Amino acid sequence: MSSIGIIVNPLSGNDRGAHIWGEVQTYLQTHQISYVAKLTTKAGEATRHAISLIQEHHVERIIIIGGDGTVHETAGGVWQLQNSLNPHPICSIAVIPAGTGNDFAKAYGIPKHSLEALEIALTTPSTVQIDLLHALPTQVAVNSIGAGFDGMVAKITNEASYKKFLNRLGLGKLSYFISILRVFATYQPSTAWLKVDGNVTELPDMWLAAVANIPFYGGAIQICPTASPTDGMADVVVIQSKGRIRLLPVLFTVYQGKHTKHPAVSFYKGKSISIQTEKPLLVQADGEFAGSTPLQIELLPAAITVIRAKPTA
Ligand SMILES: Nc1ncnc2c1ncn2[C@@H]1O[C@H](COP(=O)(O)OP(=O)(O)OP(=O)(O)O)[C@@H](O)[C@H]1O
Repeated sequence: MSSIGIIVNPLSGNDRGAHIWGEVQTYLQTHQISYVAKLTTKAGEATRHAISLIQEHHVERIIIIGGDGTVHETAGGVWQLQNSLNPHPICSIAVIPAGTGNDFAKAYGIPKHSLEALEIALTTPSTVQIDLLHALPTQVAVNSIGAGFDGMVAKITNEASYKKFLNRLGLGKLSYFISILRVFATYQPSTAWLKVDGNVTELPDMWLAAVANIPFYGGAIQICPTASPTDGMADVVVIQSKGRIRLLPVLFTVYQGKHTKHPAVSFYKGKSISIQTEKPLLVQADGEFAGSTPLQIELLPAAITVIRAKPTA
């Protein structure tokens, strides 16, 4: 088996990461599987851990125990090295989901049960090279980057005390739903200009513009049902509405991905996307706060390798 690095965010999912790490450690020691593990102690550290695991410990796979934020940071480190002047051998990533939303794990068929997820990470039933969303100048995202409503939802959820409380009850995904209702009550839409592969569209009354690499975010919200991390294209979903009340039906259908025919919703596909707005809007990248607009995103095709469950079809 290739050499194994492990990155653990012990605080993910309100300390679920630490609990799962205990189980994983016991399993690895019992089965005499060697590894190098690094635990995060602050935001941003998973990127540095990934770089160190590859450069200094020459690992060929990194198993992430954490949520989408930790996957985001780790993928950033792996991508940086693969794009450096002296590129390193391919290092694949696998996840044992320990966060709130765990959209990345869901996209690649990884089960919630930590030892089942570990088995996939160790045995590699299948791998896939996935596209990345490169938000210039330095960020890469694995799942999605969004501006406006969802930027605000990500910020409020990550700061909310109910996220911790609901995580403790195993109801973490509900925290995104509560935040959506909170932001819905106060959000003020604005005009934006979306450029997709050179074509500019003016978007009055824009609530949300999300660039998606996988179909869902926030745990269960099927924001962009046609998005695929292997098609070499980024999908963009835009929601516009003059009034709050008219937006309600969209919010109610978006969980099932049934909002796609609603006149307030439009979709685009492309490789180079920019979003300009009349006033700076909050931006989320893989559910973490990532600054504000303007945004310039380039699609990086087949940029990193992910260990996934055996595809069913
Ligand atoms: N020890 C730490 N202390 C504080 N923040 C940390 C620490 N380790 C990691 N982080 C930050 O926490 C963020 C969120 O982590 P992560 O996504 O793993 O868990 P989560 O927020 O519970 O899950 P989700 O993203 O699915 O909601 C990461 O982006 C990272 O920057």
